[in-house]
Amino acid sequence: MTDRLRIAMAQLNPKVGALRANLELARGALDDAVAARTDLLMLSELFLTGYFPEDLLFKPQFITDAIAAAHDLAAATRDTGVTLVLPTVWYEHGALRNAVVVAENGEIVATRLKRELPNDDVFYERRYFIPGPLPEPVTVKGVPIGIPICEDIWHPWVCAHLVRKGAEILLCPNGSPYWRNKQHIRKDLVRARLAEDGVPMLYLNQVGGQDELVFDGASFAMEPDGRLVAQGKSFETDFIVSDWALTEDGWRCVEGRVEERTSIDETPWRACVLGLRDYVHKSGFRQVVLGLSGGIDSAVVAAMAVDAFGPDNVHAIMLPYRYTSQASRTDAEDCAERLGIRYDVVSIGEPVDAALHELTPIFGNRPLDIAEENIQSRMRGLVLMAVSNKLGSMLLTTGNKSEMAVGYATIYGDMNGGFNPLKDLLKMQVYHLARWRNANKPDGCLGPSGEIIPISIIDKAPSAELRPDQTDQDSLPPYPVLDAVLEAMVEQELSVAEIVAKGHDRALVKHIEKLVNIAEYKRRQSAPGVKLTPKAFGIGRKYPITNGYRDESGS
Ligand SMILES: Nc1ncnc2c1ncn2[C@@H]1O[C@H](COP(=O)(O)OP(=O)(O)OC[C@H]2O[C@@H]([n+]3cccc(C(=O)O)c3)[C@H](O)[C@@H]2O)[C@@H](O)[C@H]1O
Ligand SMILES: Nc1ncnc2c1ncn2[C@@H]1O[C@H](COP(=O)(O)OP(=O)(O)OP(=O)(O)O)[C@@H](O)[C@H]1O
Ligand SMILES: NC(=O)CC[C@H](N)C(=O)O
Repeated sequence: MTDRLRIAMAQLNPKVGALRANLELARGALDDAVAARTDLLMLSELFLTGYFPEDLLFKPQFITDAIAAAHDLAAATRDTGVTLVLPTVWYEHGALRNAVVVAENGEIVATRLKRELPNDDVFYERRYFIPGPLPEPVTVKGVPIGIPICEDIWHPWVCAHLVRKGAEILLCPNGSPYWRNKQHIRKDLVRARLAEDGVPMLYLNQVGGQDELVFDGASFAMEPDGRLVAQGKSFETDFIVSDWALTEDGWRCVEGRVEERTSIDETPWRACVLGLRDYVHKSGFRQVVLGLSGGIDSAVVAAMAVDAFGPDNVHAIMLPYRYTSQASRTDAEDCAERLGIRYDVVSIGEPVDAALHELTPIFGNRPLDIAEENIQSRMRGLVLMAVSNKLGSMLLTTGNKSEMAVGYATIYGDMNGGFNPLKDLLKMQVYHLARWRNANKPDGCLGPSGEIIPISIIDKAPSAELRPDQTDQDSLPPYPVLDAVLEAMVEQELSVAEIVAKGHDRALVKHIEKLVNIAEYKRRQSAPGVKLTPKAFGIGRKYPITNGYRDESGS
């Protein structure tokens, strides 16, 4: 049995379903592991399919191809001296499994199955997989190693069983998506496991955007006393090598790299930028377009897009109508200039007036209302989609979580677009991030530093400018109040009575509840966006569209 181990964690960005491309990424990691003379190379959960392949797992050919790719990769370990820990889909006892195969010198020497299949929130693993039994350790280079897979460590019994059966080190491959505070939650979890079990753990996560989820990487290694001995980068790929020696107290890290962690304000920005970049790139687009109104939401989306793609790949269009103020035009142009992006002005005056004219026989002499207002938004949506079609850029949509909650957006108008980086940010959080980005340039972001969002945009009252002198507050409660109620109602799922007990007016809470319920049909038809909180609209939140429930608590 060896008393030294060099272990590499490949924190990579696989694309779901891209079996051949993911296999090439894995081969590259194997080459790096050989060059770094590592004993063990670990890949993240379901690496070759990417996490999570959803109903691709119902296609028998996909499973056949994924298992063939796993065999190819196992064969590539021949004469490398590297033991590969490869998480993959697998068949065992006639059932589909979320598994790990361990390969050495070209052969598969062991397989282990995931025992705890998460089935809540954004996870549906029991829809596809059958759980394995409590896993036994695997002996690698004479060392008994435990390989719990992701959710397995969220319950005490899997690690406890592995250690009782002799595991001296735990290697945990993950597909663990980011949301607020998740990095701390994971560390506290692992700390608790290690305090119970007394062995070190290497925790590997994948990185990258996958539809609405962002995987933040931030892989780490921890000793039984809770000390962090290795820490990979957040929101970037990384290759984390650590050296371990057998001491009187068990395996301890003798050399590991600890990266500085991202700050609490930086993480949502980085998550939005990475989620946006990967959604657009993995969908085959290189450029994006958006309507730049001179308001805060489109300014922040433009800044995120510049951070994701660089100024040359972002196209902003101002689409004025007669209610568009001179201040909005000046602010939009100023913002585009600060960001260094292409800026065009396309008036919607004539097409809107032409539509209104043609509709006169149908509208008759009914009073002006939301119908005329929405034509402006829909004309902007039409123009922007035309530019997307012609120039091949993806249209970004800009509705924040507060607006998406209460339906304050025009369906088939400003809701047009392929992706929405603000979807899980309440309005006040959008302001906060704008100020934060003006003062900070995060790592891995391609935009300029300094005040890239003009202060006048941050300071002015939000307005849709669909009629003269309109402000959002004509239709909605002040955003600080609306956001506080939404946080309680949507994110914490509190009852009306509980929200009123926090000091909010009952009539207002009931009004917001009604708006939130009614707007479900809009959200179902809305673009995907980055999930940042445990309760994002979209993946993981399943509410009926036709819904007769009304909360009468405390009445
Ligand atoms: N349950 C349901 N299932 C399916 N469809 C349903 C539906 N209920 C209504 N509808 C359809 O939806 C239509 C109503 O929705 P919609 O046409 O969007 O119109 P609506 O929601 O009435 O108005 C849009 C609101 O968003 C505001 N807005 C617009 C643009 C930008 C901003 C901003 O500041 O960001 C704000 C605008 O001031 C207005 O208050 C109905 O006419 C009907 O066709
Ligand atoms: N005059 C305009 N020119 C270009 N795009 C516009 C214009 N007005 C609205 N849009 C687009 O429609 C979206 C919704 O805009 P609107 O101004 O109605 O509401 P908002 O939520 O206050 O957004 P913002 O803060 O960006 O203004 C904007 O983010 C922008 O993408
Ligand atoms: N892939 C998984 O098993 C993930 C589940 C786990 N609760 C997490 O978010 O990390």
